[in-house]
Amino acid sequence: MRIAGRPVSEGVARGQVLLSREPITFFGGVDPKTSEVVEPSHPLKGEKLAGKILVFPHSKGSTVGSYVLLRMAKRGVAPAGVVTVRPDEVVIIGCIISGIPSMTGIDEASLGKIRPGSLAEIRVGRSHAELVLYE
Ligand SMILES: C/C(=C\C(=O)O)CCOP(=O)(O)O
Repeated sequence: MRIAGRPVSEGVARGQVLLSREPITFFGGVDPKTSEVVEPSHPLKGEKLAGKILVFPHSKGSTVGSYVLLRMAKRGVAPAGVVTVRPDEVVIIGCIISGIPSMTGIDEASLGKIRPGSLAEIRVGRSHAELVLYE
């Protein structure tokens, strides 16, 4: 299955899908040292973002979230790729400064078609972006 979107940060990455139907708070909600989701009652609590193709609607919370993405990247525990439904500045800036391939604008209904844990590849160029799901 291929899901089209809009480019945020160029690059190609492959990994397991980590899917959230809920927004993610990076500052305070994700441990930048380990990439673990620590926000109480978040559906991904206890999951680590490291190396995953992270798919979620959009972020929420502080603008400092961009630097949480950068801190994870500097420690080598950032998501391999980031895919969102709605563009937001925290994710856009965070992925650009961290060099994380990222796309946005996927159809919200697509979230229901993605199997969590499936292998996926994100391919983002200057003018195209797609998420390819292998399973
Ligand atoms: C720059 C900020 C905090 C800091 O330096 O630690 C303020 C961030 O403002 P938000 O309203 O949380 O985006």
